[in-house]
Amino acid sequence: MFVKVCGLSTPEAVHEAVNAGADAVGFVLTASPRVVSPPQAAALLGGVPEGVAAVGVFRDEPAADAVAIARAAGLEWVQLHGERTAEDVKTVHDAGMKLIRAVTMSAAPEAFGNWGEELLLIDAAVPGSGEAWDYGSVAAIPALTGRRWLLAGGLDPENVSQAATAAVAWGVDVSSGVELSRGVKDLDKIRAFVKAAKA
Ligand SMILES: O=C(O)c1ccccc1NCC(=O)[C@H](O)[C@H](O)COP(=O)(O)O
Repeated sequence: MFVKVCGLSTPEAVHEAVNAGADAVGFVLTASPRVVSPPQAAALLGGVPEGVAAVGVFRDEPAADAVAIARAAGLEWVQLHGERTAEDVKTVHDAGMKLIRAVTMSAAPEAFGNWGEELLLIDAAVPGSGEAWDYGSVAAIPALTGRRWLLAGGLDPENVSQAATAAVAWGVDVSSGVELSRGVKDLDKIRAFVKAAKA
């Protein structure tokens, strides 16, 4: 199971996620209680070994702006929330970067199709809200069969196993469920989440 831990803002949290075995870490570069600046993201990137994807997370910004900001931070991946088009996928790829395209669980059926992104992420209505949803509702979407996609929204160390099974997810993504309070990561929960997901 591919595991991404998102909304990291301290070297300690990055270290914990990487040491626990996370496959990807996310730095929020858009308005959020978890926001980091591009220089902060660049500094945190120093704790991310090769082989672990470091992702810049954006919502609603034009893809070209997201790419420029992520590049300034030294990141190779962007995660784009908000209404997106096939042109956005091209913009990211033309810049030589990789894309996680985020959609909500109630998006139109076309949104679940393969637009050429490296990973699709299916999230709650409000990203980073910690809101759980009916994970099993996406299990039977034909477009997801055989795809690399991440389940997100309201996951935590206790529910991740059941949620991933219900959704038939390829991977999982977490932020709120590994926090002590909004924006403050709990190192024990990060460890427990990755362990539970990988089990
Ligand atoms: O974390 C945020 O505040 C945020 C703001 C704007 C766009 C995306 C954001 N986060 C994305 C994520 O952290 C994850 O992809 C996912 O939404 C995590 O959800 P949750 O575990 O429910 O916090």
